[in-house]
Amino acid sequence: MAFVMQERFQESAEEAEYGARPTAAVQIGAVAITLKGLEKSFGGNRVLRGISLHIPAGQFVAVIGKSGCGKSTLLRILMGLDAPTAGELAFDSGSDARESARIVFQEPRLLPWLTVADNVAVGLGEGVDKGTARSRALSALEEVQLAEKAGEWPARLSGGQRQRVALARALVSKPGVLALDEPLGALDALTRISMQQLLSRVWRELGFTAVLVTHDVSEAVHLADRVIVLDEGRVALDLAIPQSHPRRHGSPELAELEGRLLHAILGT
Ligand SMILES: Nc1ncnc2c1ncn2[C@@H]1O[C@H](COP(=O)(O)OP(=O)(O)OP(=O)(O)O)[C@@H](O)[C@H]1O
Repeated sequence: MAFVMQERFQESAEEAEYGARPTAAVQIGAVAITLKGLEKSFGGNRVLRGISLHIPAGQFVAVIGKSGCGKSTLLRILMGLDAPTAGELAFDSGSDARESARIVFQEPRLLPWLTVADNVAVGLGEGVDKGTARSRALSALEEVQLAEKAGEWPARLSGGQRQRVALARALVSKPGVLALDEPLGALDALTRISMQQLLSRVWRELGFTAVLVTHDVSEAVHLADRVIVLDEGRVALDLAIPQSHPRRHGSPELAELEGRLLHAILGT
């Protein structure tokens, strides 16, 4: 218990600095995404019913909505993990742009037999020489403030640290699009807030296009430029969040936007 507490404190102290960290080495070409009349059915179940959206390069979009409304299905289609039944999906600079998309899931999915640095290097794929892979992995770990754990085994990390490794693995290839499927969903409330700060800083520094699926409306308004509410496979609300970054948790403006989004989801 004492160990866990100490680790938490250490993490909170580090994470309190996230907003103030200098820019890291990686620079990324963000990618715009256009969806036109996107449909997806599983048998007779029409999950997405004509989604049309333009996501400009570098925008941070959050997708929220009731369980089962099609959020993960939309993300899977964006990532090319699933095919739409109808409609169009285009990335602004062609197929290379699509290949530069990466995804972070709720579970970090680290390989237990590889060190932290080697897990991050997995994100580079084949054909990168060992020295380059190592230095790029270290630079991505610096970006998530975990360079000192480079030689550690995943089993010896906290949940928040593992998720930071998963983020570094996604960032190491300099993605133009980063898709995030409930990436903070399994973390405790304090670690979650710290990770939101980290995610916000990394996005501001690296400039990729971010698409975040989350159940947490407060997380959506804290991080995103724009929040899309899905309802029964359609866009029920497309709300701009104009506040500048970094944002303060609990500000009245964000609370008001959060209320509007909750109303759109729950109809109350
Ligand atoms: N591979 C699949 N085969 C059949 N049905 C599927 C498949 N994937 C998703 N579905 C169905 O599509 C609908 C939307 O699922 P999806 O996972 O996209 O929802 P979600 O909004 O992400 O839900 P949650 O918030 O609970 O994660 C659900 O009814 C689900 O059962």
